[in-house]
Amino acid sequence: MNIGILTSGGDCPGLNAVIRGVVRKGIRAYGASFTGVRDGWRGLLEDDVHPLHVTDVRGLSGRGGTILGTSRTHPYSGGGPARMREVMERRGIDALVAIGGEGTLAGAARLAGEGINIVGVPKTIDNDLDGTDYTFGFDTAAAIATEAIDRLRTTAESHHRCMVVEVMGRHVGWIALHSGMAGGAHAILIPEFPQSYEQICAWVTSAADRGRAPIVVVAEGFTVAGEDDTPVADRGLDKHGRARLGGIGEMLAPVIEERTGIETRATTLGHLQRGGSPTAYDRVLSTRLGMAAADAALTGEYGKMVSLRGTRIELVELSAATEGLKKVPLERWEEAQILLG
Ligand SMILES: Nc1ncnc2c1ncn2[C@@H]1O[C@H](COP(=O)(O)OP(=O)(O)OP(=O)(O)O)[C@@H](O)[C@H]1O
Ligand SMILES: O=P(O)(O)OC[C@H]1O[C@](O)(CO)[C@@H](O)[C@@H]1O
Ligand SMILES: [Mg+2]
Repeated sequence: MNIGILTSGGDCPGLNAVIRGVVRKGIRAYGASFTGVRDGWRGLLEDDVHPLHVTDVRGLSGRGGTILGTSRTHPYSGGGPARMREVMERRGIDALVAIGGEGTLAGAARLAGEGINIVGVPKTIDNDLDGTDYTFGFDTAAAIATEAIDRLRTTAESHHRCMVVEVMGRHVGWIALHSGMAGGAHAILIPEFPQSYEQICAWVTSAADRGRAPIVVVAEGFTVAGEDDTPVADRGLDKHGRARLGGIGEMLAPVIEERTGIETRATTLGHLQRGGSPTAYDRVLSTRLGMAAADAALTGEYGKMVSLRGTRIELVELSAATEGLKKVPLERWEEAQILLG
């Protein structure tokens, strides 16, 4: 059997480890062969594919990015499923492993409904996909943000300043919550639970009164309670019309400075959170998901997605990942409250 592999949507640390896991398991356990599809659905629609050998995946578990490239090409553009079927037939591809976020998995679910043999692997640093406990890439992003907080703390302490650190996450606060807890932040601001300027400044002042340099971690999708509830996106739209979130940190810093009298600086971590090598945890999770995807693709479990449940890798319906955003629940937010201020 020949399996096509593609990565689609934004990149994420661990994609290469998934690709390696699929290929290694597929070759060793099933004697399968593989086809690399360039740049997500684009490669399939434009017949931009190539054989993927075991030598191509050597040493990949620790490498960031994706050796296959990625894009946000829509699977129903340029000929859609009919064209994909034609390319798969011509290239002898029997089934696909699609690694991507909610958009890619929604596309994969529709394609599976039309009879294309497809298995999904959930990815995102945002950890906002339902149907899986954690996504690979999230641990790496949270670790990078934590290291940044540690570094910002020493310069903040030297200058008796407040530091605002803006992290990614789109409309959820998982990266902010985890890096904020790990880094000992005095305020953690997440989209799920808007806070007022008064509350934010109270946390900052309380930390400063104890002689600490206040650290505020803010998720890019956070909005201030009582103000405009649309997240700041001062860099406009991307070429697919999606709002490019970001700017809330720069917006908050002068307000905190003015209201508390504490000199305040803002840092936006941006794509640093997505680049480079995955953590050991993400390498293991990615490799396990990749191996399970090989099992699913080679035993005909199409229309399914591999998922982490507790410590086990299980199969769920592809639609499970795309039904809703996995937000930070109230109990996780309440649990963190005692640490703030
Ligand atoms: N319901 C859908 N049906 C088919 N294709 C879709 C659907 N939703 C999104 N897509 C397409 O899937 C591709 C990938 O989606 P998107 O750009 O949102 O990335 P993603 O896989 O969700 O990853 P990210 O976490 O970076 O957003 C895009 O071309 C998008 O147009
Ligand atoms: O790479 P782009 O298109 O700037 O997208 C950035 C977005 O993608 C993510 O990194 C992952 O979904 C978000 O956290 C962020 O809002
Ligand atoms: Mg998406």
